[in-house]
Amino acid sequence: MNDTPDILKKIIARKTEEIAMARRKVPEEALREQLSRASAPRGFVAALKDKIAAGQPGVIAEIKKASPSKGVLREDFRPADIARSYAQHGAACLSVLTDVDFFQGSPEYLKQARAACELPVIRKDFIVDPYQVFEARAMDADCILLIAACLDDDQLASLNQLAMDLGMDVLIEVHDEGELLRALKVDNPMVGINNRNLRTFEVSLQTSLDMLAQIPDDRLVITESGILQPEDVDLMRQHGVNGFLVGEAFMRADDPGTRLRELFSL
Ligand SMILES: O=P(O)(O)OC[C@@H](O)[C@@H](O)c1c[nH]c2ccccc12
Repeated sequence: MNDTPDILKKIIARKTEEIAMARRKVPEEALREQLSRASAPRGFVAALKDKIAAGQPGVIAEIKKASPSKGVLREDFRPADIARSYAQHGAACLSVLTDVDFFQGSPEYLKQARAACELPVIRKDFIVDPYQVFEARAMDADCILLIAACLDDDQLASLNQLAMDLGMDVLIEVHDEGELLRALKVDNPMVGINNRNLRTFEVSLQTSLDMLAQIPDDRLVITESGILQPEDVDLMRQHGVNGFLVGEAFMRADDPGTRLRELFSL
């Protein structure tokens, strides 16, 4: 935590302000009351496992307008259409960026994408506070992302538990060995290895391969970021990695779902 990368520091500082503002508008008690009106969670881990059990890759297809490292990825940005295209072409799950300031995302995009199809959806954001976990469920998210680099052990365990108590799945994201060992202490079936270094934005698929030996067989491994061509998919599958989180390759394509089918040879 002491050497939190700069962009993460900046994003988390902004999150702290956003959460304070949100709390003033909708106190946590009121937010919790909204949860009874949320739609029942769709099984995120279950959807991935079903695909993989059928011999297919489990693809989490991302809906992301822009990123701090690449700028705007897609001008013609219609989340419901993108969601339908992903669902038609074999995605297991969706990932929707809800961060406004750094990724040009929105909670509205998550709701629109989820309402347009039957797939489970992860809220992709920088979660550091229980308030955001309640928010995620209130916007109908089925899963949340927890980034190990943003959280200490106690936060990781308690936010993970809260999400599970609310019926959601959790993707714990790591980028190095220290974070992986911390993630493995948490009672959670899924771990994501981010191939992108959030400090330098450098991407290396070797990051995933290097950590595999230390992950017990009962964890579902998701390789995240920088999967751009069929060779990248083949490399991961040769090493037994069948879970993928892909954004940029799809966002730059005319039809994101068609690109998904091509990339994964479905
Ligand atoms: O667009 P890419 O390189 O396919 O990567 C997708 C996803 O892994 C990336 O968006 C991501 C991984 N972890 C994150 C944490 C926050 C925001 C974004 C991310």
